[in-house]
Amino acid sequence: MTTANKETLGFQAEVKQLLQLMIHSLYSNKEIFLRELVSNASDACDKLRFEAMSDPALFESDSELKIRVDFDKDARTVTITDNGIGMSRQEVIENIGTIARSGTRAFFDNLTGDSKKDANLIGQFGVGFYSAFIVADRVTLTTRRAGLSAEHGVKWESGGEGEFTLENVDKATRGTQVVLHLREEDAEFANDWRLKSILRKYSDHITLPIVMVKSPGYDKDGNITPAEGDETVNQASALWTRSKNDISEEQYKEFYKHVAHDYDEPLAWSHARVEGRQEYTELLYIPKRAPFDMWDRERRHGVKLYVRRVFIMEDADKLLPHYLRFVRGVIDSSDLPLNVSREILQHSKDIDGIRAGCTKKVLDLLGQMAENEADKFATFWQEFGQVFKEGVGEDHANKEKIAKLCRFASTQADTDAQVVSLDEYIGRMKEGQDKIYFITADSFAAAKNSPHLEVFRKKGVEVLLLADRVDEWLTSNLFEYAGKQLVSVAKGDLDLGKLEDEAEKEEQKKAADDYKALTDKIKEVLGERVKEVRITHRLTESASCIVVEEHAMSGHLERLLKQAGQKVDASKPILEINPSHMIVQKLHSNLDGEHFGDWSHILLDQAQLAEGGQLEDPATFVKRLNGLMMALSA
Ligand SMILES: Nc1ncnc2c1ncn2[C@@H]1O[C@H](COP(=O)(O)OP(=O)(O)OP(=O)(O)O)[C@@H](O)[C@H]1O
Repeated sequence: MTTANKETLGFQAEVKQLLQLMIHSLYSNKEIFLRELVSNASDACDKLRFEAMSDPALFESDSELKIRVDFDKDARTVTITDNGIGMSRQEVIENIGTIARSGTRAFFDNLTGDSKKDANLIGQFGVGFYSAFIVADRVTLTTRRAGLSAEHGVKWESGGEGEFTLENVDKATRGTQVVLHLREEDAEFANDWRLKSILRKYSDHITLPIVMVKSPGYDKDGNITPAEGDETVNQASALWTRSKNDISEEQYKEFYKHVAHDYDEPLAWSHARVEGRQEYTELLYIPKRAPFDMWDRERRHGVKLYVRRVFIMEDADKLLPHYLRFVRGVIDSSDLPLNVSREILQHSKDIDGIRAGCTKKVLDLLGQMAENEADKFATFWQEFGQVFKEGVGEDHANKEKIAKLCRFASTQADTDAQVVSLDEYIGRMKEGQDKIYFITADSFAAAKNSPHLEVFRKKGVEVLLLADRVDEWLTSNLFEYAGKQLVSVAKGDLDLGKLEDEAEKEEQKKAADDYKALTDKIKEVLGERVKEVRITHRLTESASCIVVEEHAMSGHLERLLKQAGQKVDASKPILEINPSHMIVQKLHSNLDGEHFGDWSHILLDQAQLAEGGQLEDPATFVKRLNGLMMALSA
């Protein structure tokens, strides 16, 4: 064996931290190291099979992909070997020793220092290769990339402390071998029965055979008789191809952990074989928790595509719409060609059909959950509601279905818990109410305390309180639900329809006439700052509020776009003033008062502040306010 190029490299600081955390927080569930390493081996074989489709030479006359697990009680080692894709020296450096994955930052940012909570986080994060160090104080990984010659083998070794060594070695067979030198207290894992039972528990669904030396038997006198040859420990059949009745809950859950790279159990799943124009099997899961990289454009995991049980690719974008990007699982098509590429996927009618079918399955699954398992649905909404809401704008074909599943906060409970469905809202509508009212704002507090709600509160009409960023997108795409119009309480002429009686309408008309001189004068003072000044019927307590025209951009959306650096052609606001408010009455009775101008500006400024906006000229506002206070106290 030639060795050369031996070098010692340091782990990335974050890896060191991760290793420390893992070793100290996962001691109660040490056996998962085997699941993680077998899972990596299986992924490596999948990758090889895929690459070999366009380059069969990669198989090097050994196309029977499998994983081997061996142990040596005396040497206290456990060895996991695969004949998958392997790694080049550069790949070893990139993959093992650094953490390249997105979401890592978020993981470290989320650490609390409380080891219990952090252990939980590690779980969500997925422990991967480094879990080897839970039971081993030294790990030796030898690997060779398929397609490279024997002398391109690489040996990586580390005690998991702070460094690892790398050297070139000869490796006749392609693939990866990981030798775990067990800690003394973890010697129990170098045991036939123990390893097999862990493999059956966690890795039964792995589609490749996991091979171990046959267990010894006993003769009729009870003496141990050594067995010869190997045996396959797992069932090695693609779980999703089995009939539902043959799969236990446990197996479904374990399979989820494998495909989703999650440590937690799934929230729900849908498993079906679809026949008809397209034939495929889907096994799709809703996770319990949002992955760290849900908002990351470069997130790595999604739904896995198989063609007749051969792994093709993991793709987050083509198999399901973007707003369902949290779904994990597999889709196995019977129709697609094996050599399907990303480019083909892009324009494939088959894929379109599969995508539509799977979307429907997921929405049905969520629908059932909403109906029958309220707690689970609440968990789902908490974790994925914001992403899911994108669907209203993204998936027109299913808009109504998606909207039905959406949950919102409302003035009914007046808390920020998003629990009200549109159906529930409609069920509670007041007599004479024919619209669904909502308000969007920058924060829940701004929505809840908005002056625009005053008349609704007075009349006991429920208003949805929308303060997620995505809500503007949602409401600009959902104009109607179940035949009821969705209306912003901060836009247009407020038409309360039958919620107002004739007397009230008369009164408003009269107030508008009575106060015309006042509104005209304020408009004259404010000039270009406003489009119009008028008498309100939204307010009962506040002096003023701002509204925009029916189809104009809301103040909130305008601020969001500005924050995002976009140039916004803002429309001028309409100032509405409340004729029953003292300030307004005072101004009305003294149109030529000395401070009329200041009061007018302040009515506009405070309305802007109340809806969460920022003043263009806050210093002048403060100056005016102080001036008025001085005048009042004089
Ligand atoms: N047996 C193996 N053969 C080839 N490459 C491997 C093997 N084990 C690990 N790797 C490489 O090392 C990378 C890091 O592995 P690790 O288990 O830490 O994370 P992961 O499997 O990518 O993610 P996760 O564990 O969250 O699912 C893998 O993505 C893969 O590229």
